[in-house]
Amino acid sequence: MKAVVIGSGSWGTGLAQVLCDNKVDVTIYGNCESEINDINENHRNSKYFGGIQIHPDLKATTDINVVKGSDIVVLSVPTIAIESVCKQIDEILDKKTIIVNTSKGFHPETFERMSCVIRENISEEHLSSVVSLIGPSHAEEVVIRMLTTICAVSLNEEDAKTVQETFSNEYLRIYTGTDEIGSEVGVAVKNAIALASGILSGLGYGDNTRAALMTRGLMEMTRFGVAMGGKKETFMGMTGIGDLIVTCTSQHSRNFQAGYEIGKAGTAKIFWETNTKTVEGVRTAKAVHEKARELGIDMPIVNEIYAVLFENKNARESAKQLMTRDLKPEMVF
Ligand SMILES: NC(=O)C1=CN([C@@H]2O[C@H](COP(=O)(O)OP(=O)(O)OC[C@H]3O[C@@H](n4cnc5c(N)ncnc54)[C@H](OP(=O)(O)O)[C@@H]3O)[C@@H](O)[C@H]2O)C=CC1
Ligand SMILES: O=C(CO)COP(=O)(O)O
Repeated sequence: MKAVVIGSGSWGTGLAQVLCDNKVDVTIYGNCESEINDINENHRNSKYFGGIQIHPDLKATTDINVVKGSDIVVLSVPTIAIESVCKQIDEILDKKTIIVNTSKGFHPETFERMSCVIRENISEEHLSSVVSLIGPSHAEEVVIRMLTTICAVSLNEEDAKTVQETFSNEYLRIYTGTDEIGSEVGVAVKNAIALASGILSGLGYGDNTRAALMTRGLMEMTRFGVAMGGKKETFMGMTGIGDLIVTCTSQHSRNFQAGYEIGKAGTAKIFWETNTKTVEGVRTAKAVHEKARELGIDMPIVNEIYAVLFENKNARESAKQLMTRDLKPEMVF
C-alpha cells in the first residue's frame, strides 16, 4: 500500500503520522521547503506543533510526482485549494486511486461539496472513488495520539472499508458511513457555528449561551443538510453533533479562536485585516447563507454570522437580534 498526503499543514501531518504508525508507506507532499525540511531533518512541524516530536520515519517532499503509483492520496489542503490540487495530480496519477478528502467546506465559487469537486477534477481512469475522512478531530490532539474517532464516508463501501482499515489503530477509531451529503454538509456548517461560539465567548457570554447556540445550531445544520439531500440521523453522529461539539468547545479550533477575537473586538474588521490562518467557517457562512436564501431555508444563526463577517454588523447587536426576534414554539427541525 502506497499513500501520499497532499498538504504539510496541521491535518496533513497528523494523518500522515497515523499512517506511519500503521506501517503504511506514506510521504507528505508540501509546497513549503522549510516545512518539508523541518519534517525530514528535525522530525517536527514547528509551524503548527511547536516542539512536538513526530514519527522519525515520516518523510516529506516538495516533488508532486511522488503521487505516481499511489493506492491512496489524502487531500489535506484548505477547501479553496482542492480544485487546483486535483487538476495538478490528475496529470500525474497513473492508475485508479482512492482519493481521501479531509477538507471541510464548499467550493469557494460553485458552493459544491468537496466530493463533487474531486469527482469533477480527477478523471475516471485515475479515480477508484472519493472517501471523506471526517469527524471530530483536532490535529493537535491526533499528533500526540489522543483517543479520537472519525468516519470514512463514501458512496463506495469497499473503498470506505479500505480507508477504515488503513487508518484505524489503538488511538484512532474509524467508523464508516454512506451518507456523503449529510456528512459533508455537517462538517462544513459546524465551522460557521463554531465561529459564533467563539464570538459569544469573546462577548463575555457563558455556558448557557453556548448550550443554546449548539442546540439551535444543530437544528440549522440539520435543516440545511436535509434540504440538500442528507439524512436527518447523520446529524446525530460523528460528522454532525460530534464535530459540532469539538469545534464549538475546543481551544484548538481556529474557527472558535477567530470568533473569539471578533467577539472581543466587537466587529470582524481586525480579523479581516490580520488573519492568516485556515478559518473554513468564514467561506462556509457565505455559501450557506446564500444557498439557504435561494432555497428558502430558515437559518437565523448563520445569517447573523454572515452579517457580522460580511456586513460589518456589530457582534453584540447580532446576539441581541437572535434573542429578540419573534418568539416561537420549540421546533425540533
Ligand atoms: N487542523 C485540523 O485539526 C483539521 C483540519 N481539517 C480540515 O483540513 C483542511 C486542511 O486544513 P489544515 O491542515 O488544518 O490547514 P493548515 O492551514 O494547517 O494547512 C494547510 C496546508 O495546505 C497547504 N496548501 C495550501 N494550498 C496548497 C496547494 N495548492 N498545494 C499544496 N499545499 C497547499 C498549506 O501550505 P501554505 O501554508 O504554503 O499555503 C498548508 O501547509 C481544512 O479544510 C480543515 O477544515 C479537518 C479536520 C481536522
Ligand atoms: O475540523 C476540525 C476539528 O474537527 C478543526 O477545526 P478548526 O478548523 O476550527 O481548527
